[in-house]
Amino acid sequence: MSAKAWHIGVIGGSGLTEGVGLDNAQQIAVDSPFGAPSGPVTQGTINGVKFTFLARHGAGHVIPPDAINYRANIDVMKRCGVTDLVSLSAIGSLREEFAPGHFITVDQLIDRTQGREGSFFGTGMVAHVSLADPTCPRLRELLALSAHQCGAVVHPRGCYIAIQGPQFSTRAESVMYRQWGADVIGMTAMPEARLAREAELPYAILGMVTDYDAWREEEEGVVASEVFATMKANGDMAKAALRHLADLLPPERPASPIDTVLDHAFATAPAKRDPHVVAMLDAVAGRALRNS
Ligand SMILES: CSC[C@H]1O[C@H](OP(=O)(O)O)[C@H](O)[C@@H]1O
Ligand SMILES: Nc1ncnc2[nH]cnc12
Repeated sequence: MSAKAWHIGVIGGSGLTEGVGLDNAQQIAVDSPFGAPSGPVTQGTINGVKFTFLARHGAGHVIPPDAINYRANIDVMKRCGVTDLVSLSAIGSLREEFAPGHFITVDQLIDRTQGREGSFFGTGMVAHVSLADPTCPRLRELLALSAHQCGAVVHPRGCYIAIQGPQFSTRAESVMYRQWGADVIGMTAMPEARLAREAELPYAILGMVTDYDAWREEEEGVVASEVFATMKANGDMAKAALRHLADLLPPERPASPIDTVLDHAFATAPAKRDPHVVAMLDAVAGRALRNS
């Protein structure tokens, strides 16, 4: 496959609903067959690199984690021509060494969410992609380097457990998640990461530690207003890391194995595919469907 230009999608989480400061920014409403995304996207450039931004919880943070239309959000990113997707997320820490104010580029995920639409595929068009490594190492390393060079304390790896929310965890859950091997906790990376993989989008999470969750007995539980205050204090660093990412990208984007994961994923025989389902997959899977 020949190299193409980078187009970085950014899904901004808590405390980052107002964008990341793109040059020549333009707001565009993009429709999706999967329903309404969290809002219009903002497109612009940084250092000549194209960026598309979407506020995960909508303008003014009106959509809770369990009501986000993750499918529409990822579909819209794909429809815009995004090649690589960055999630900016507020996260709780399950480890002493990941202190509030620190950043982490997550590599692994555990899914404890329930009842969220977790796949673009289904009856009439079945597909199975590997999620063994749910985040993209190349994008993760670039993001970690970028945040580090901007002066952030960055942990290059960690396992994120996605809980259903909207309540924060009990102390017993928090202790159990530590025993499971989770390092940080949030409410949104799943099914976002699953869907990004199905859409052949390399995905990486730049998490900003906002609190110590509930496992430390000497501390009060999590207070949302404190999470937002920490985010406010660190939001500029996240934006700086994104801007600097544009400087670190090589001029051409080498192909990633994630660009073509659907080539080996389809289970349904071509003659048995439901044309209505296939039509909805035009952006997410059009490339692979045309070749299969
Ligand atoms: C305001 S704290 C809880 C909220 O923050 C995180 O959101 P995001 O991942 O979009 O930054 C967490 O997942 C919860 O949705
Ligand atoms: N402790 C926590 N649990 C879940 N989501 C979070 N987002 C920020 N802090 C969090």
